[in-house]
Amino acid sequence: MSRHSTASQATPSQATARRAGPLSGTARVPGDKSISHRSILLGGLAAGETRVTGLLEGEDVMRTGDAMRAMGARVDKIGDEWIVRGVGNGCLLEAAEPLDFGNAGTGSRLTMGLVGTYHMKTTFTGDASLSRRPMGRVLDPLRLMGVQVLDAAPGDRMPLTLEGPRIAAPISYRVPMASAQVKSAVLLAGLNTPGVTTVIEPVMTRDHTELMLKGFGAEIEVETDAEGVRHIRLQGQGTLSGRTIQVPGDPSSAAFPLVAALIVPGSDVTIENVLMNRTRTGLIDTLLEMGASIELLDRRDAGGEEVADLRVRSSELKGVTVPPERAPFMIDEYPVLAVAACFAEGETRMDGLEELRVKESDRLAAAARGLEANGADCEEGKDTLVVRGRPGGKGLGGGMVETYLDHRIAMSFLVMGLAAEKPVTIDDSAMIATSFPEFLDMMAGLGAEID
Ligand SMILES: O=C(O)C1=C[C@@H](OP(=O)(O)O)[C@@H](O)[C@H](O)C1
Ligand SMILES: C=C(OP(=O)(O)O)C(=O)O
Repeated sequence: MSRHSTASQATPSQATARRAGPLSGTARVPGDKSISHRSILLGGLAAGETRVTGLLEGEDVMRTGDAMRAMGARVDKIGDEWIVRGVGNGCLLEAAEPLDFGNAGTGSRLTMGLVGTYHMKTTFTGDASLSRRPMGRVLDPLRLMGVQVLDAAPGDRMPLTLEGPRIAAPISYRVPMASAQVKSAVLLAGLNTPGVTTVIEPVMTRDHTELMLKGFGAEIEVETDAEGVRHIRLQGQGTLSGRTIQVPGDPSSAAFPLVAALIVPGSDVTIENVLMNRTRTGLIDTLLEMGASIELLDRRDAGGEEVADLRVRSSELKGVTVPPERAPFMIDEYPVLAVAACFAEGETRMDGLEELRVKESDRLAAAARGLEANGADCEEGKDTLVVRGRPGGKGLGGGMVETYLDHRIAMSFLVMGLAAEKPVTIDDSAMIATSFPEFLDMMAGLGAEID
């Protein structure tokens, strides 16, 4: 793992997707991004060796590896395995240089939690997209634990420096927005804090941090009360021990070949080994409601998480209303769902999308602009998106999409171009490497025409 330049600093490379024949074949998507970041972070902290197979080798995760190495962990690829030799809980070293997280919200926010309660200074930087994203959501609970924030850009943005207290104070923190990153940052901060750190989560979000902390031997318990609110309690300063991790395929990456197979007529594609954790399957649930042909084959356990192979055949989709409470279970999949909705009969309404505005781009605006540029009928509200579809893709395409340094906007609109009447061009495909470096090759292997 070596230091590298950010995809956002590379020369923008346009890409165009166009209609060709049906998509067919079997594919594997890279490892889950959320689990990959956490494998490196917890493996780098735990005592002993963590062996990881299936790690996502996207830029975001490589940045997390660089950060953990800068704080004393060893992170090496040997054959197909990543070997992480951790420092032991409580023993991270002060990084000599700023930690550059590139485009990665998850890597930077979780690392702020992990190091915030250490009595040392750590500086966080990122690319233009990451430097626009709000960090106050993580800094606020860290301040309550005694962490000082030095030199933050206006609005609690990066670049910023954290200085931890001599001894951090445990807190009980109710997460004010549905965010697994905020929940995780507080829990990771609790690892180097005496006593019990509690996170109260009114709306459940992806639970990989809780599951993995348990797997590494942390004392953590989760209780769901009568109102459905989750109370997560972590005993600080315990021992974490290295373990073996198999990272399942990322459902947020599988979303792209999946939607492509649904909207390109005659397609029949199988995507193997996709994570089926119920906090991640909102897109599949929604597409099934729209009439999609998706078979979940060979559901099985893979190292503590359920996986399945998805057989997807092109389908006549119908518009649906996606309820706001589903948003945390498919938060990164709305742009590609909006593309699927363009090919469905009738109207698709998506509610509760406020969090889309603070991703790598304002995804609600970016998706709406891209759809409009390609002849789709859509309406953007404060936290809603309505799309009226055109079965068969008639009149769709022909536009240039601005991607705003956002990998998911880039991949979503390339998928649109595979089924639209006219080709779709994106202004920059470089950011795809942050989460799915194999995307263009994998889609070509299924028969897609993207150049
Ligand atoms: O915890 C995680 O691994 C993630 C949480 C989500 O972000 P938020 O916590 O901001 O919703 C998601 O969008 C991101 O891609 C990964
Ligand atoms: C929101 C995303 O990532 P992050 O917050 O880690 O940048 C994403 O991958 O869609």
